[in-house]
Amino acid sequence: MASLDLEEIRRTITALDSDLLTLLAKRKAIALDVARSKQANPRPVRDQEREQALLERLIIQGKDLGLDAHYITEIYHTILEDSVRSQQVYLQQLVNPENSLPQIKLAFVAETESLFAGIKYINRQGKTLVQWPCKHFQQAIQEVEQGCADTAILPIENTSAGSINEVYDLLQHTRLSIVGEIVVNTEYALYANSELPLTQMSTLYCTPQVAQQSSHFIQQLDNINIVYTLTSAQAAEQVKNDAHAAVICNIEEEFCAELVNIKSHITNQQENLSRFILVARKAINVTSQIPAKTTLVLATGQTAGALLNVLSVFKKYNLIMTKLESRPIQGNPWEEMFYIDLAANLDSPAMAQALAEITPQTQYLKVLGCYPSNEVKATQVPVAQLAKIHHEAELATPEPNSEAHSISLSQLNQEFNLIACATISNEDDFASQAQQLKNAGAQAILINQKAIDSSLSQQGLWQACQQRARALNLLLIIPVQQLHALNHAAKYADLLYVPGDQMHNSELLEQLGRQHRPVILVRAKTANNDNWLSCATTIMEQGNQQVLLCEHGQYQGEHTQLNLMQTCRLKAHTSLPILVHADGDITDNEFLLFNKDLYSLGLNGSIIDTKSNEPQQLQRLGTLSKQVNTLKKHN
Ligand SMILES: O=C(O)C(=O)C[C@]1(C(=O)O)C=C[C@@H](O)C=C1
Repeated sequence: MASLDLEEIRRTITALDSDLLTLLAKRKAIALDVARSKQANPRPVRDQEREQALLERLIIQGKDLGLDAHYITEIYHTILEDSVRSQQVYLQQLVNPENSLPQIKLAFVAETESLFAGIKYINRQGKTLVQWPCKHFQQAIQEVEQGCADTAILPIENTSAGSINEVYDLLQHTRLSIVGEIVVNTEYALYANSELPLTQMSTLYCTPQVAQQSSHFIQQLDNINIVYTLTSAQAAEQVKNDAHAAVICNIEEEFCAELVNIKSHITNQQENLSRFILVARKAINVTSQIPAKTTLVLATGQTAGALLNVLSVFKKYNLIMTKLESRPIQGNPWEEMFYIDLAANLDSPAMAQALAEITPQTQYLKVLGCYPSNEVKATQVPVAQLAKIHHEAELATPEPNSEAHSISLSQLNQEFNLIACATISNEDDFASQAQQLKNAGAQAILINQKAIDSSLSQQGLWQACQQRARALNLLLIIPVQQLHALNHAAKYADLLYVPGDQMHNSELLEQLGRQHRPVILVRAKTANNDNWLSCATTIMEQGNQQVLLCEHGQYQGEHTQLNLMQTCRLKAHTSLPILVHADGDITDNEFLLFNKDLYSLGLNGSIIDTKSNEPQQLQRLGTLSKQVNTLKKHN
């Protein structure tokens, strides 16, 4: 038996950790060789096919070593992001040799969020930061314009507070160019000098920016005197001398360590993201090997369709607009200046052509800058591919007497497209529907179970369905309503389906988080995006990262409706796959329109209810399936 001496075990862990670090450093150095090779034979830094293959291989290898797929994926997302960012910095340095100074004097408004974002940005560049605190945004810009500082960092938008208008207005008049961007996730918490029940709190100190991003929490507080301070440090100072006072501030502030945390997670949005831009005197070049953004500011005349004409030029050249903001033109009431971010390099032929075409259509046009995009989107292994890996691992170790395991599932499709819903009460129901649904184009089948025939146990029925589904190369999805049925359902299902009325069942969600099966989590009809995402987090916090969200509509009076805006906002806030399930209330036309809009945003699949086993229903499924596939191909 291995030694149980804690000190000895810890020494082994310490040695292993240091080996891991050595290996990580070696990997990072080799990533720079990759960058050099890509410099010699130019090709994009990012290769997502390579990343997906790498993740799949590691997941398979990890399985043999007893390591969880989610664990491996999380770790490698971090490693790959670092590898991509290091390569980007290296290649950017080559195209901007004049920016080789080892330190950057950074102007920032003396509130902590800008400084924290600035530190992160400069660290990523591998440079040292010299702080240049300023009183306001205009001063930060002036300090750079006059050459006292090299670069200024300015907040431009936040997921709950929206755009920072003052910064947009200043951009109109400055000679500086945007040279970079960074997005940071800021978490705020409530602190006091000692334990303080919320009911005994009388004064709350914080900066106006923090208050704006935590407004939902603050609104719930009764009889509180709110005092705004210029900085969070000043707010914390006040709290030290007042036993009934509290402060809301960024959890990364050093002074938090001396205070008592009263309440965490109090921002309006679960992911409280702020985007900052960096401005400098000289515009930079961006290598074509990395994703770039270009920001324009323009004014069109007040004629019908003027903005639309400009936007249609972007569409013509396939230029993706990531942001559109409008601000009044100073001195010209009710006329607007438009700020547009495009996911494109200023030097690309498409941008050059688009700029040439919009110039005559605008009264004013200025390029504010072209800079590397902050985003390094994590490569996901498609859920169906994970299910395949899982099955193949099962095939390698067959259970005795389990015929299902002798069936190969290697033909499985890589991505979900269409899931059909079969209404069954026995195996024969399933067998006949599964074949027809498969013929109609379904890739997966969701059991909608009526009372089952007494000849079979619940488990027996699921097992039979599993065998039938595998024979047809269909994924099997089993709904889970009750906690006690979960383990059996997980044994036979390829995916588990949590109906909307169970979305808030936290005990069930926690158990699902400990399963190794992908979970389709349906939106409860009364739930908003935040409620829904927090339930998905409950599952993921337990380790299971394979969560798919399924839009099933929301109550609108007595009826259920699909809400396109809500789903679009959700898509912008989560990288989880999103499916849409047509509810009984929703017509096929509504469903198709919804799918059409969402496929362009990257919808991951659709579930269609067949309602019954009638031939005309199956025919309907076939038609819908073809229409959905056509929509998907065209986007
Ligand atoms: O193999 C490459 O092309 C690399 O750039 C290396 C690497 C990695 O770190 O493994 C990093 C980025 C690519 O997207 C794929 C893989």
